[in-house]
Amino acid sequence: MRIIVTGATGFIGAALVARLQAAGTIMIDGAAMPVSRIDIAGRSGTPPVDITDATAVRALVGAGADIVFHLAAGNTPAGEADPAAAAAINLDATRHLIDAVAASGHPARFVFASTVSVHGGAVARSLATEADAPRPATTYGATKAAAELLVADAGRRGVIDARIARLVSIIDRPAPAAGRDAPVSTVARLAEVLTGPPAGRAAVLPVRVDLRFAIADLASTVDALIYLAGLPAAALGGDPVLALPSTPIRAGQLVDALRRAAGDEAAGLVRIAPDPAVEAVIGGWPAAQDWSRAAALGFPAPASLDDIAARLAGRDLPPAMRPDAPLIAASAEQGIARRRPVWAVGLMSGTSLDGIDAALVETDGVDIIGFGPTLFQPYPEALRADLAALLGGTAPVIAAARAEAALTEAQAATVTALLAAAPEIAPHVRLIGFHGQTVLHLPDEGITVQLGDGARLAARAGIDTVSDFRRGDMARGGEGAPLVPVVHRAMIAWAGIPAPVAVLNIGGVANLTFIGSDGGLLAFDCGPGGALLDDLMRRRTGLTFDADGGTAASGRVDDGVLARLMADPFFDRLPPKSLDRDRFAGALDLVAGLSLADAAATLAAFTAAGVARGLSLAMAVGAERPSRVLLAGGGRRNRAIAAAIAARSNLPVAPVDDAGLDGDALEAQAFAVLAVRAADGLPLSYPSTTAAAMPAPGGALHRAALAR
Ligand SMILES: Nc1ncnc2c1ncn2[C@@H]1O[C@H](COP(=O)(O)OP(=O)(O)OP(=O)(O)O)[C@@H](O)[C@H]1O
Ligand SMILES: CC(=O)N[C@H]1[C@@H]2OC[C@@H](O2)[C@@H](O)[C@@H]1O[C@H](C)C(=O)O
Repeated sequence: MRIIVTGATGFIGAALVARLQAAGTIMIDGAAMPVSRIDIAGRSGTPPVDITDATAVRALVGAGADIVFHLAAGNTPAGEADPAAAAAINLDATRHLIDAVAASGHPARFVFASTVSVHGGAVARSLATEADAPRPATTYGATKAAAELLVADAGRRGVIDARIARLVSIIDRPAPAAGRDAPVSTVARLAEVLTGPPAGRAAVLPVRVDLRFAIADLASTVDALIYLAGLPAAALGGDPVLALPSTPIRAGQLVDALRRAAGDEAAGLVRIAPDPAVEAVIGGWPAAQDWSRAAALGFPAPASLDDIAARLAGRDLPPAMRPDAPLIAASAEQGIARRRPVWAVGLMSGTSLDGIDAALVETDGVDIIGFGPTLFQPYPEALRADLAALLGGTAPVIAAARAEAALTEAQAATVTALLAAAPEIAPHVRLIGFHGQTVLHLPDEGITVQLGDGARLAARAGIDTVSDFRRGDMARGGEGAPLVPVVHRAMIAWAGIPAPVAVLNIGGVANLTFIGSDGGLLAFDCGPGGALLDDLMRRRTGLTFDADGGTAASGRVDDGVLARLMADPFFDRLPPKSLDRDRFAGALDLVAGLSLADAAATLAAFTAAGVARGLSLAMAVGAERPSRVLLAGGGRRNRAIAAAIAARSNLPVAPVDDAGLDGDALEAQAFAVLAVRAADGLPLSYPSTTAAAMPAPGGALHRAALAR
């Protein structure tokens, strides 16, 4: 294999050449091929080759090569200072290379190192996908975007075999050499936070701590470029643009990682002094790049920020001290002092307002020992209507108080009925987990309201009762939801389902839980569940729901309406995040002009599109690709929704019931476990499940009787 590398004396290029030389072979279409010759072009090579000069490039390419890695480029500050020079190196040199390869008559694999900063505009600060139109906010990004078009077009013409890699900020770069002529890159200024202090140098973090951007490490990026060169052309399916694997972080995590890797003293050497110019550049980039396509093609995840920081600090952290990947904390439960398992009742009345699910579970709060009987009791219609009238929060307090009393009495009756049906378990029940009815959920304001009088239920049932589960999390900056994910993990373990796996609950709202192979969790609400469809059916037919999705399955999806619904900024927000039941209530107006069947089909597709988006967001923030998605909640019975999810998600999808769990009672069972956790002071939520600042306790315990 003859390989040409431009930018070979630069930061990435030098590492790439060293890697190719050390390996001596390169995998091409699955076979190891010898690297017989590497020709390099770079500013300081011997001899230096100026690739902005067409003649020099033609001499370099000569009779042709098997692979061209085109890495030479200016950086962002250089582009702002001298746009003409940026165009010469980023654009003209690319054109010369394409022309020279075309002239050689041998369509080399042409790996072009592009950048996430081709994005900007609407996707600045949110998640960018390969499908988003480039809207660069810098000359560097603009010249790279233009070069991408030239490379792709040459690929289309067949004169090169085009492969375009979008790279992010490679954070493990050494400090720039003193006295160098080019402006210091924006990323090098960020990297100094990790490299300076361990060596005793003071460093400045030039941006605010909550600014988000994506990072990767040098080794994984070099490996990714080599892997991309070796993929069969067909693997890219005619679209040469690929977002490389990356990890989205907040700038402050650089300092956190430094502290864990090098200690408080090193972290004390960092001064946070936001520089508007640097903030403007990074703030114009997307906060994250969707690399699910790369993941599906087998590209591995980059090193975690903690591993990078530890390596730069000159030591590797012992496994026990290693916090998990930046966002997805393992939320481990080793070392927890177990209590004796108890039987608990869980009560869930979800956002769909259909009624009360009750379940018996034997658990120590960490593991599930076994499941007992379950029971569903629909709300009486009058109570349902009273609760529905409270949604939105504008009804008088007296109405809320009366509804709360009524729903508590109804749930007490459900407990009585459940225990009557399980006489052998009833005497052993120690606790009730009483979720109550969510009537308002405003995470941005730190407000969530679950109606349910725990004191009254404890007194009625004669069993200690935990209620008010969500405010402990919100008090610690969390979204207040979802809370079930930690129990999803226990259920998966109980059922012997191998991780990585995802659980999708389709209730009134839909929420996703990702359980990694190390037990790490990522969870969030991903969009509407069945509540919109229920509301549509009530409005138009008087029926309470679309049984088995029959109406939705008979209609046609209005793609225009669906696109407008999916344009909601919620779908670009990175997880964790949560939703109010009526967050997308405007959808009912948007489908008002459609026939009942088409409106139902479009709302079912909306639920599925939210799930698909959630799956790609999760991959983008580093969740492992689940081996399958297990469906829970009443909405799994809607076959229009289930089929659309299977069609859009590219993953095997199955009801949790197939894996031995109970998709109807699952949330009620979860609140039995959460009650035991609450009573024992175990966390209900984690930074990676609700964005709480720390693993958070929650729940209020109401005693049934005085302590003896
Ligand atoms: N047979 C069915 N066919 C279609 N949809 C169904 C069926 N049974 C239930 N659903 C839908 O499932 C949803 C309710 O599911 P579930 O009871 O799990 O939600 P919830 O617990 O009330 O809500 P959440 O999980 O958001 O708190 C409703 O939208 C309902 O219409
Ligand atoms: C505020 C609220 O009640 N949220 C519910 C709702 O319904 C589904 C989804 O949105 C989930 O986030 C949550 O419920 C489940 C039980 C949870 O907390 O895990």
